Amino acid sequence: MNRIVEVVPDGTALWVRALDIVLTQFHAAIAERGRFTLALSGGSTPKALYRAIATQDLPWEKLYLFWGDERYVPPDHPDSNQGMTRHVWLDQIAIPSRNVFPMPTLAVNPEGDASAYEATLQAFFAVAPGELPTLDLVLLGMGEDGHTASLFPHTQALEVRDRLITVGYKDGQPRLTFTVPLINQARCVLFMAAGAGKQQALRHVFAPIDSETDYPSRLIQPRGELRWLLDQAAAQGLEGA
Ligand SMILES: O=C1O[C@H](COP(=O)(O)O)[C@@H](O)[C@H](O)[C@H]1O
Repeated sequence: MNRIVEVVPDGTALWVRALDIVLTQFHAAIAERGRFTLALSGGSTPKALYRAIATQDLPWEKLYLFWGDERYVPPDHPDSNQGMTRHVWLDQIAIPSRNVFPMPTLAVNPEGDASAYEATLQAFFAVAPGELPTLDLVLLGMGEDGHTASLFPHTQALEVRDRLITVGYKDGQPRLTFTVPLINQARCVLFMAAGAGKQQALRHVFAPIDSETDYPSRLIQPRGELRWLLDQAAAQGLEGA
């Protein structure tokens, strides 16, 4: 695994650099494969990046969007990762609706919806059950507890190796999430983390030896490139950062 860590001064520099990385990957993927497959993170950190991508003049029909995790709420709920993305990015651009693959969260059956989204990925990437699709870029964030996507500390979702999508639980509430093997199959994984609140978890995630069940972001070791983009506040006290 090839880990690249970049530390930038602040939140603005974070989205500026992230935009640069995403655009580089976008153009490289289109040049090599004719399309760009991107999995999105939610939460607060990527919002400014999504706003910035929306201002770009890009061949949107070549972009295929997935979500790495989703809260189990309708898209118009304030907690919805899809809703946030549509509001700041997708509603501003002319992307064909067939290119956008939100996680289904309208039924009352998270397990069934996880299977349905897995089938969506298998069909899109034309992979058989048991095979792993390769996304060009998976964007991830990290919570203050070290979780990433909806892979929370000490939950069963961390152990799932035979599925693409599973149900992760936060405080007893279900969410849909990419599994560790699916994330690790990506050509590139980009973590963005900002703010002093992330310092402690980052020290554990970057330590040579530590617990993956305490700090699930440690499980992310893609076969492709692993990038961490941190602001100064998050990186404070990190060995070598
Ligand atoms: O709950 C979530 O949290 C993480 C981190 O979010 P942030 O607000 O600290 O940026 C996020 O990556 C994940 O997609 C989201 O569902």
